[in-house]
Amino acid sequence: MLKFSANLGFLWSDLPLVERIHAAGAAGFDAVEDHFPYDTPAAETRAALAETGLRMVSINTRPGDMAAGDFGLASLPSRVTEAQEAIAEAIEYAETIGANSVHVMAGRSAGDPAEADTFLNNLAHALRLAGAAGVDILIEPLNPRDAPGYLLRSLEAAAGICQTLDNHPGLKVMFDCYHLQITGGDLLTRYRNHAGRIGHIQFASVPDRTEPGTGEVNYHWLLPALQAAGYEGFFGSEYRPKTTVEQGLGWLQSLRSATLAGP
Ligand SMILES: O=C(O)C(=O)[C@@H](O)CO
Ligand SMILES: [Mg+2]
Repeated sequence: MLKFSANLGFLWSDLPLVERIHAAGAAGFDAVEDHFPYDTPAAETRAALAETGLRMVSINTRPGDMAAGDFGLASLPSRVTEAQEAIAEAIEYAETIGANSVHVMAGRSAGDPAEADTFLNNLAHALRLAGAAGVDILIEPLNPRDAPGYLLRSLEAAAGICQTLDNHPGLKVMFDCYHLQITGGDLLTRYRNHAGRIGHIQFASVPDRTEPGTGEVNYHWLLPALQAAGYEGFFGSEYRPKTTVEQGLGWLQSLRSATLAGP
């Protein structure tokens, strides 16, 4: 059986976080994940998770000022203090709610050659804090159509960062099938090439980023194949519903029991 996490950054995004967690529980999800939970006190999030029995798989560091174009801070040489505050805040929040991991958002490149080292230094700093808190650090390559200018654009670059940081066991890559299909595809083989580094898998239809079941990726085949290749975690449903979440949730039961042998 496949296990699914509801991405509360996109699902029920009109509701407060506590209500989103309860909605995910009522809809039959196995876990949740969120982008930016910080408007909700961690104690309230923890209580909602306990009430529903759901686990929070991951949260992101604050992205900075998105209205001004920020999408993460960790590679920006002029904003190291702000980036490290965001990292400390995310790790403390994750520890309080028992989340598995924190996605440290790299940010958009302005072409400054110091960005790569800034990202590495901030990740090393995050790994020191996260180790003490029992939380993993995730990095996520994003496609340039959705996230123009984002520093981390490829799975292979993310794997290179892991190598540079001595394959630290607390540093993992977010394998978002949506972004990785747009930037090269060949999803199963690329998963296998980097299997030991993958901390979490997300998915959505491509190219629309809506419910699975349409589009160019056959998740009824791919998700069981990823599981057969060794992935044991939750599959994060990070898509924008076509109408309401509930109307589009037919995929949950059918994908949960998908097997490599087909229906
Ligand atoms: O956009 C995505 O994909 C995400 O997973 C967010 O966490 C932003 O990086
Ligand atoms: Mg993603």
